Amino acid sequence: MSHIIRIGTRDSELALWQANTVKTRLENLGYQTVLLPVKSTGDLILDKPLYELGITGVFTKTLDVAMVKGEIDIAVHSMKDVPTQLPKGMVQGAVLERANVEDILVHKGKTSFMTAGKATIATGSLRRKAQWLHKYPSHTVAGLRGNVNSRLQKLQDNDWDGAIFAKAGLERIALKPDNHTVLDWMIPAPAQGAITISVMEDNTFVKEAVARLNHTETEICTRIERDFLRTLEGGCSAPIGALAIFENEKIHFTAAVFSLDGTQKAEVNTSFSVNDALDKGIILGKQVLNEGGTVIMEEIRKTLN
Ligand SMILES: NCc1[nH]cc(CCC(=O)O)c1CC(=O)O
Repeated sequence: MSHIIRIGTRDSELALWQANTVKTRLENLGYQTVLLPVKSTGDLILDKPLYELGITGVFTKTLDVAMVKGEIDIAVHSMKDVPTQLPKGMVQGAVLERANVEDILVHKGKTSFMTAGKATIATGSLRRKAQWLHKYPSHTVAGLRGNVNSRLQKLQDNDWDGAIFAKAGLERIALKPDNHTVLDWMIPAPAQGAITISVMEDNTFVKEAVARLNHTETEICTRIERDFLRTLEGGCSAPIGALAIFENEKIHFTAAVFSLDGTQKAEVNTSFSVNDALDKGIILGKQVLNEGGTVIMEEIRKTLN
C-alpha cells in the first residue's frame, strides 16, 4: 500500500529537529513522509506564564485538532509537553529512546552567585522555580517564556544570573553554551528528554509504521512518571518532578511535588523490579499524596485558580 505519512509538528527549531528525526527514521524503514509545520497556541502567546493560560496542552492542541480533522497522520511532540489525557480516539503511537534527562543552568561565566545570598534565575516552569527556591531560598526567580532560542536571547538581554533549560533541548539543536552547570539535584519533568508520536487509534497503517520506532524501556519509564503526574495533578499544572531509570531489570524512581514557593515538598525515592512496574506510578503517586502531597496540591490549586 502506498501512503504518504503526513507528520505534524510545531515550527520551532527544536520541534522541527525532533520531527525530522522521526521523518528520517520512518524513511529508513521505507515509508514515504511529508512534514507539515504549524504554529501552536503556546508559541503565539508569549506574554503570560503557561499556567495562566488555563488550557492544558497549549503546545499540542493545534496539532491535536489537525489530526482529528484528518489533516495530518501523526504529531511529533516533546513528551513532557503532552497532557496525560490524550484526546478521544488518539493514542500514543511510539516513544523514541530517551536522550539526556537533566536540567542545566546556563549562566554568564561565573557561578559564585550559587553560594551567594542574592541572585536572579530565570525560568517559566513552576517545577524549576520551586526546586530552585527550595535549594536557594534567598534567590529570586524571574519569569521566562518562549522557545529555546528566544529564551537564550532573553538571558543575554537581561541582567539575570542564569536561566534553566532542558539539556536535551539545547543539545539537539547544538545550542548548549560552554557556560552551563548540570543541575543533577533537580528532578526533571515527567518524560523529559523523550519524544512521543501521537496517532489516531483507527489509522492502522500509520499506527503499525510508528510502532516500529518504539523504545520499550523508555516507554515503561515515561509511563510510570506520567502515571505519577496524573495521580497528583488532577488537571492542574503544579511543580511536580518524576524520573524513572531502567537499570538491570530494576527501576529506580525519584519523584516529588513542591509548594509553589519551594518551602515544602512531598517525595518518594525507591527501587523495584521491572516486573512490578505496571501500576507503580499510580501507587507511588497515592503514597506521596498521603504523605503530605494532598496538602501541597490543595494549596497550589487555591493559588492558581
Ligand atoms: N516546553 C519546553 C520544552 N519542551 C521540551 C523541551 C526540551 C526537550 C525535552 O526536555 O524533552 C523544552 C525546552 C526546555 O524545557 O528547556
